[in-house]
Amino acid sequence: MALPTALLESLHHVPGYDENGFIRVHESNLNITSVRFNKYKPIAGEQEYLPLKRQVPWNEAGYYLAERPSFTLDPLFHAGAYYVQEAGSMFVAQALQQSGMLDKPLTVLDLCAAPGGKTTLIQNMISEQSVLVANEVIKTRVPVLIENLTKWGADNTIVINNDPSEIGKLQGIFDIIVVDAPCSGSGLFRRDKNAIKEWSPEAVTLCSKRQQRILSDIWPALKPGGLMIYSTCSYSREENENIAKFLEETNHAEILELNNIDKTWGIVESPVGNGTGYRFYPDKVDSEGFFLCCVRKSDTDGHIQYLSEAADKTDKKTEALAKDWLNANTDYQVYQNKEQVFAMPLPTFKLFNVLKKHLNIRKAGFKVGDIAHNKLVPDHALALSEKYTANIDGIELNKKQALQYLSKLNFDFEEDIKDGWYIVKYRHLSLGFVKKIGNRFNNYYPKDWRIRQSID
Ligand SMILES: C[S@@+](CC[C@H](N)C(=O)[O-])C[C@H]1O[C@@H](n2cnc3c(N)ncnc32)[C@H](O)[C@@H]1O
Repeated sequence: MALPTALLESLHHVPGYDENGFIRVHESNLNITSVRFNKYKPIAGEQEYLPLKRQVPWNEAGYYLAERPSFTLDPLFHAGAYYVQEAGSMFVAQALQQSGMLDKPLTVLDLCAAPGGKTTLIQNMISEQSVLVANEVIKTRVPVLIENLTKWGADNTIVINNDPSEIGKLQGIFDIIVVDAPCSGSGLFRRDKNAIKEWSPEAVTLCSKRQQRILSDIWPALKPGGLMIYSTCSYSREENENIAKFLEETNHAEILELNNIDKTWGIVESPVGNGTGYRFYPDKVDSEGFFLCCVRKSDTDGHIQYLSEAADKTDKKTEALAKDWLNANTDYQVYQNKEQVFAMPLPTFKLFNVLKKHLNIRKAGFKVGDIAHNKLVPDHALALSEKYTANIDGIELNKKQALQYLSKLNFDFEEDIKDGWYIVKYRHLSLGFVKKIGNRFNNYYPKDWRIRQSID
């Protein structure tokens, strides 16, 4: 399908745009696949596990693959060992690394988070004492965000479902806000021909206005001196450099420049104000289209301190039940909501107590389980929170058994073991719970997440 003429014409004076190269690369239908590994779930023998081709130069956890395997039929994909992500999106890592803020405990907001690509990246980069709030305004997109964060084992995250204007009422609360804005999507044209059909100059104008509104709404929530990382998968100036200019003009934001961006990487530097925007064109770099820029909020804007609010007390009996399941060498706080029991690191718990008075919380930390008849029935999220599961017995499965488990089928297991709960694993990474009763295993894999395609 031909690229829209109106788009090509609009890009003529945009830095780095080369019409012939741009058209040629879109005609090539080249399929580039890249993944980013989860540092908390290292794969034994990672190098030979996936067909790795080379490292993504701007993110050491990212790799290009020589071919696209069936991720659905890889148990470690379901275990949260890696996330399939465009290489350009992984550039967020450079912005975070160069912020000079990562060694401090931070409060970070990922404002437009679903399905969770940037959230999982940020979670791997901030310290364990930091808290990451992942927001998705569209209700139907929240479950996939929760699913991906649960698999990632992200215990220091809080998922919310709010309009940016509601979050913006919490003034000066976040050290870093990432806005991966909804956009006209031209950066996806090579991969997704439908995106071409949906594109129009009017859509660009509409998106640009929406981006300005989102940023104006959320700006008050950024701390003085805080960092905003803004990105889109559009090539249009109206959604990129013009938006950075808008922030500079309306909020006196300082547009930043990143250091040591190697010229051989092929990323185009586009001057904006006193800073730089970073453009990814698929004819210059192995990625789909992407734009990113960083802005800093002036340090003199008033500062509002959020005091930690009184937390609800968790029942002592519930705490004791949870303790039986959770690794004693980990610091955590237990939270109870009716029969449901959650755990999370202390800083996450403190922020949760502030946010729950103002926002629509969909997940905080991870669910340990449900209380039923004075016992705790463990939740799938506990199995995937590897850091906490040292006290729970594990069973190592082979690939066939692992895929049967993930499809919610019965699987054959020859060894004689005592009755009770087990975490089933593949290559030492957790897949979920089973309960052995007599000569059968009850499979507790979540029904909605099961593999639906044939595994033979
Ligand atoms: C580019 S996608 C985000 C992709 C995600 N950051 C990732 O890396 O996986 C943009 C997101 O913004 C959300 N969105 C749409 N309208 C919005 C609005 N008015 N305010 C905030 N977010 C919005 C969309 O639902 C979508 O999930």
